[in-house]
Amino acid sequence: MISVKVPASSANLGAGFDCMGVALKLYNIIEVEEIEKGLIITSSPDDPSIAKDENNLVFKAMKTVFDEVGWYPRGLRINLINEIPLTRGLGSSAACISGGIYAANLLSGGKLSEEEMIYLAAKMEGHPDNSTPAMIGGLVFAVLEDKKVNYIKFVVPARLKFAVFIPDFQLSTEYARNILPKYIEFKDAVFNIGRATLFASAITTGNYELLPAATQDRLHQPYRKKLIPDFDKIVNLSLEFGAKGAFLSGAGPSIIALVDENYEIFEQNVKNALANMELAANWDFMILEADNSGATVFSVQSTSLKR
Ligand SMILES: Nc1ncnc2c1ncn2[C@@H]1O[C@H](COP(=O)(O)OP(=O)(O)OP(=O)(O)O)[C@@H](O)[C@H]1O
Ligand SMILES: N[C@@H](CCO)C(=O)O
Repeated sequence: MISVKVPASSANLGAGFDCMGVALKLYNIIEVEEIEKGLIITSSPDDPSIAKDENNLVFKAMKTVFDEVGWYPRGLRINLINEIPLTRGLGSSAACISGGIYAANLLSGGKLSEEEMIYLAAKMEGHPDNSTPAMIGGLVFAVLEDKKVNYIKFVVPARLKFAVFIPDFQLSTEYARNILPKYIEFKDAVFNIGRATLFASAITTGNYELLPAATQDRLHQPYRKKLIPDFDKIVNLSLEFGAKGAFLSGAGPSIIALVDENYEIFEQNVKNALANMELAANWDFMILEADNSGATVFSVQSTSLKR
């Protein structure tokens, strides 16, 4: 049995639509084992959207590796332990894809390089900003090309915290992508290019005072916030209590706020505000650090199957 731990991820980070994302210390565990025959899939907590047959996303990701390397298990047991909430903009699907590819590569003899695994995952997900940090950790600047992903990984210091607001409703990435306009005004494109560039520079040089300006966006949030009734309330209270920017986590509906070292005061203020504004019942709130490792194997038990 091979056990792989894979982190959640938050993509876009404001202006960096489809090209920036960070891994977070919230994990799924994927356990895989070759068996005599068949496909056995279990998951906890279970969810009606998690398929238990060849439509399962982790299995589909694993099969892309088996097809790539030309090796197939006789049978496969997959057990999923899910901490990452589904359909909340925290990279649940990307964790399945990157974790499944990572686990399948281990099971099939490690023939794929990290670069090949990063590309396979981004191609399957359709954009690299969740799957790449899920695979390698850190805060990643990434572009999906024809045959590879061009990326830079930045190791995030522990002083930068990520306040995560998770609502009690789902918003699928597919739907949240379909509502975006096909065309935008030139000035809005220029607006985002500037903020994304400023974000990359501010985060890598530690100039966090620039982050509130650098996390503004005109490409996706103006359209998606209409689907999240409390979006402005959450963003405004975060900024009021000193967050260095607050924005949609990926395609939403979760919201992320960047917090510097005074996070305990921030955390207490936010908890009080959520209660006073009667939002606490509908919004889970936690403060996470960035994960800088990505998908990792944390146990390998020899299989009973003799080849
Ligand atoms: N932990 C999981 N185990 C198995 N399948 C999953 C899991 N998470 C997601 N999936 C599959 O991926 C599909 C899309 O999942 P989900 O809606 O969570 O992803 P998303 O909307 O693309 O991204 P995010 O999770 O970041 O919101 C689900 O319908 C489900 O089939
Ligand atoms: N860049 C993607 C991230 C999805 O998590 C989007 O915003 O649709």
